[in-house]
Amino acid sequence: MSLYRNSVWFVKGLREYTRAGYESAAKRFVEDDLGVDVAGRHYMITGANSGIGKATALAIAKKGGTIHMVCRSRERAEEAKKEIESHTGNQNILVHLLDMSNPKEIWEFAEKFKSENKLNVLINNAGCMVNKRELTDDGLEKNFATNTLGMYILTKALLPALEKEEDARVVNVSSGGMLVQKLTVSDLQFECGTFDGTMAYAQNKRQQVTLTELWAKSHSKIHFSVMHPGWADTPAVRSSMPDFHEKMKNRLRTEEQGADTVIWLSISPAVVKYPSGLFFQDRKPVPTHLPLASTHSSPEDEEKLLHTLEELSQRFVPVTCKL
Ligand SMILES: NC(=O)c1ccc[n+]([C@@H]2O[C@H](COP(=O)([O-])OP(=O)(O)OC[C@H]3O[C@@H](n4cnc5c(N)ncnc54)[C@H](O)[C@@H]3O)[C@@H](O)[C@H]2O)c1
Repeated sequence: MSLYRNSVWFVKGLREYTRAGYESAAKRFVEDDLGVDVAGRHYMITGANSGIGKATALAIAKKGGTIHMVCRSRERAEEAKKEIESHTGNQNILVHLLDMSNPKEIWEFAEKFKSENKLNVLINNAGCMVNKRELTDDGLEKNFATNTLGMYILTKALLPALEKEEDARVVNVSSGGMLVQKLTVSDLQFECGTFDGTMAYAQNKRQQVTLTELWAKSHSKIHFSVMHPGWADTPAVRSSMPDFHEKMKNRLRTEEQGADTVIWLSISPAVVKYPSGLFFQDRKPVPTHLPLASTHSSPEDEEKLLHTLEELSQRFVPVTCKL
C-alpha cells in the first residue's frame, strides 16, 4: 500500500507540484485577489529568514503589513530583515528569537508577545526534516518537537490574541508529502521500528492537517487553513533532500511560487469565502487523501492526537505562565 501511495503521489507531484504545475495553475488565479492594503495588520511568520517564509514576509511587507519574524538565529534574521526593509521600504519589521523545538521557550515567548502586541494572522511556516533520529535537550524527537509540538504550542498560546481581532487567520504550511501517511498517534516520537526522516516529516505534516481541521471546528472566530507550497527550491530541500534536489532542480518552483498560496491565504479577502479548516494548493482547496489510499483516520484517533499534544505541552508550561 505504501508503494502504491508513494507512486501515485510522485506522479501527481510531477504533474502538479513542479514549476510547470504552478504555471499551469496560475492561469486561473484572479489578479485582484492580492490587491489589498494590509497596513495596520500584524503577521507572525515562523522561519521567516529563508525560503518560503522570507518570500511570504517580503510580499506581505510590500502590502504594508507589520511583520513579526520568528527565527532561531539572530544573525540570519537581522540579515533577512534588512533585505525586506530595503526591498519594501516597510520599517515595521520586527525580529523575535525563538527555537520552535523548545516548548518551554515557546510558551514564554507567546505570553510575552501577547502582552505587548496584537496579532491578526499567524503563519506556521518553520519546519524541518531531520534524517537521523535526534533528540532535543528536553528529550523530544526533533522533527516532532519542531513540526508538531512546537506549532501546536505556539498556535494554542496565541489563539486568545487572535480571537480578539477582526478577520483573524492561521495559515499552516504543511506538505503534499503528508498524503502518503495515515495519522498515527500511538508512536508520535518514532520510537518503534526503523527511523525514516522523510516519513517522520510526512507524518508531522499529516498531523498539521488534522490539527487545522480540529481547530477550525472549535474556534469559529478564526479562519484556519493548511496548505502545500509545491516543490520549491529552498535551503531545506537542498540540505535535507540532496538526491531529490539534484534530480529535480530544473523543475522546482521558485521560493516566490512556493509562497504564493501562503500569501494569498494570509491576506486575500477571497479566502474567507471558503470554510475554515481546508487544505489548499495553488489557491484552491484540494482533497486531503489520495484515492484508494486508506489514509482516513477515526475521530477517536484525531481526538487522541489533540489530547496527547495537550498533555505533553502542559508539562512544559513555565510557572510564570500558569499564574
Ligand atoms: N520547499 C518545498 O518544496 C516544501 C514543500 C513542502 C512543504 N514545505 C514546507 O515549507 C516550510 C518552509 O520551508 P522551506 O522549504 O522554505 O525551507 P527553509 O529551510 O528555507 O525554511 C525553513 C525555516 O524554518 C526554520 N526553522 C527550522 N527549524 C526551526 C526551529 N527549531 N526554530 C525556528 N525556526 C526553525 C528555518 O530556520 C528556516 O527559516 C516548511 O514547513 C516546509 O516543511 C516546503
